[in-house]
Amino acid sequence: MEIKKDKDSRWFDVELVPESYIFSPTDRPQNLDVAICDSIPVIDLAKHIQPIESILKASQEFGFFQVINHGVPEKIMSDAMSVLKEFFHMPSKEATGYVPHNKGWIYTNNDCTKDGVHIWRENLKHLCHPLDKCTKLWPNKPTRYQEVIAAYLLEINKLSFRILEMICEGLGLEPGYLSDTSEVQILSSNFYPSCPDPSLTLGILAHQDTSLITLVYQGDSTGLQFLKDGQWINVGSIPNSFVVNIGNQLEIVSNGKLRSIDHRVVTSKDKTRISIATFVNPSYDCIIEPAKALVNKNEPSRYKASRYKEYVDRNKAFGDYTVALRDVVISES
Ligand SMILES: O=C(O)CCC(=O)C(=O)O
Ligand SMILES: [Fe+2]
Repeated sequence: MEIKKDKDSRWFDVELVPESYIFSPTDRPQNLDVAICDSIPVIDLAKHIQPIESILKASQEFGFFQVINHGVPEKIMSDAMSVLKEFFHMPSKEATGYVPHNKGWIYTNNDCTKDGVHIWRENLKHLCHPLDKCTKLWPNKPTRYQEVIAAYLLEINKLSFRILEMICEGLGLEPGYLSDTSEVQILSSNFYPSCPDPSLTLGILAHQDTSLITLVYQGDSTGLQFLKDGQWINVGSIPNSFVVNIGNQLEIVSNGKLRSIDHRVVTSKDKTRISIATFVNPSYDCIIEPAKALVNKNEPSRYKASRYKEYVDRNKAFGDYTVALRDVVISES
């Protein structure tokens, strides 16, 4: 992996990820009857004898897993959840500091329809890197927002570093190989109101993440589903856990050993959902390609090298993360 960093300008080049997701016939809410079991590997980071093997296996088979006993204090998690709940319940978020051209943060209340399906979600997105420069750009209402979310992100940084190091070791890559490329975090928090007719809506359409990995804290809410063998599988809710999923960039670096999987959010008639997703992304100048150590005569490179910025730009052009991944695929097997 070649890494080109421009220490001074890198952060300011980062733009917010656009709202764009694939929508195919299988995503239609009326196909909800295919979503059946609640099964996702749960990995105990404190007690598990071999967390590295479990993480690798889960990332290969599912592209998704949950971690418990991960070391992030419960209070920091619950404070983050409650400050976001407060944010989403404020009558006018725009009045709290939204400036359209300020790249600090963006709040959207998706009231759009795509292929006849309503998107049923409010979203708050902002940059988190470097943390000390970003914090003051975030919403300042509720007044404790910046302090609480900065504390949360410090913990998420530690946890994502730890998980990436375990993945590195599991893949046989040198320590730090992935953390070198994972310095840019974007926080994307979602509120999905209850919906009078869930058959007409989705919270988020089926998509894959362009990140290396994504860490989601979903409190006690449900609604997140991932695709496995043609079926939508519910991600159950486990108290104080994080849902971790493999993004496109890690699929590429691992030369396809780890999988980036389609996922979506369904809505509920009587339940709301709040989720806090942190995308751990490469910097825009980073060139992402299969790790040399994982490419050989028997296992040739399956993806073309691509600068992360170009990858994201292609995504903008296609309006679709999955197409962007296909664009760099050399071979499917
Ligand atoms: O957990 C959620 O609500 C959806 C998170 C997600 O898939 C995303 O933000 O990309
Ligand atoms: Fe996602």
